[in-house]
Amino acid sequence: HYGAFERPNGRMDMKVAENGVAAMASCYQKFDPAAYLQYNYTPPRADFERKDSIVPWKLACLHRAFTEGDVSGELLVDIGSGPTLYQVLSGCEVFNKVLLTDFLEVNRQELKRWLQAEGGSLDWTPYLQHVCKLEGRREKAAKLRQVISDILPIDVHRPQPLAPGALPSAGADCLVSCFCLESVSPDLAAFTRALGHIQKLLRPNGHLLLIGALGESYYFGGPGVKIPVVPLNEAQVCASLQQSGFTLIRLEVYTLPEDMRVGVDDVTGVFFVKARKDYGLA
Ligand SMILES: Nc1ncnc2c1ncn2[C@@H]1O[C@@H](CSCCNC[C@@H]2Cc3ccc([N+](=O)[O-])cc3CN2)[C@@H](O)[C@H]1O
Repeated sequence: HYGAFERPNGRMDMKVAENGVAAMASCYQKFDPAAYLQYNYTPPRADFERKDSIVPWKLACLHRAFTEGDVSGELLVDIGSGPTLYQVLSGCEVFNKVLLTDFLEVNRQELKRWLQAEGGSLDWTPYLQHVCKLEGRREKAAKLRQVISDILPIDVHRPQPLAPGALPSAGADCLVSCFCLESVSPDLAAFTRALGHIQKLLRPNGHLLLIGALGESYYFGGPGVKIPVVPLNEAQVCASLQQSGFTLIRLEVYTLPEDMRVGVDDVTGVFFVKARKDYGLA
């Protein structure tokens, strides 16, 4: 009789899972933040003059989610920030403290350079101006630099993705995560496990704002740096959220027009999820 983890296939499953995650980590050693920003955060995907451009759609989803009255608290944590800041442009007006996180030092450095007003690979001004217009504000950079209190290493495949003590014992009041989980998980099971790991970073009844790719099987993280992605559909996203202790509040989907398919990935759509950590469940 084997115990729970002595079964050969049980050990085999865990071994395969670890190998898949390790293989993914080695892909990321070649990630090139500047190239990645060029591929995804410049026109046409980031064209503020176009109603159907992807970035304005994402910013509108985040603006609505942060300002419709149910999201509040002290601490907002961005999971897998990459080299981008757009995820927290609306949230920085709602929370006193924002933590950015990423797996790679090169991305954390890219974010630090912007925070210390040392420039960076991309000019975020059009993004700040766009969100200021949505909010009827005139200024955002100073607020952003004031509330972003740290940029921490993270690994969503660990049961404890952040270093001990990184969060208050009650957890974060809100999590945001954009295009991270599906592009760091070798398969759907790993994606669901990672969702479960970040769910534990959240206080009960806290919110998760999750943006991700639908139907994506790879993307380029730099010239010739092809990174595998677990292709997801809406039903899988909803099932994974439910399995990892979230209650879905809203799901919105954007389908890429032809001219947004620029060869840097095979994304067919983008999902936006607003969810809540299940009421009082363990
Ligand atoms: N184990 C880990 N834990 C946490 N973060 C990790 C881990 N491993 C890597 N990371 C970290 O996660 C990564 C986040 S960037 C992942 C890129 N996601 C796919 C890309 C993005 C994108 C953007 C925009 C649009 N669009 O249509 O507009 C489409 C797409 C689809 N392609 C990267 O920062 C890495 O450093």
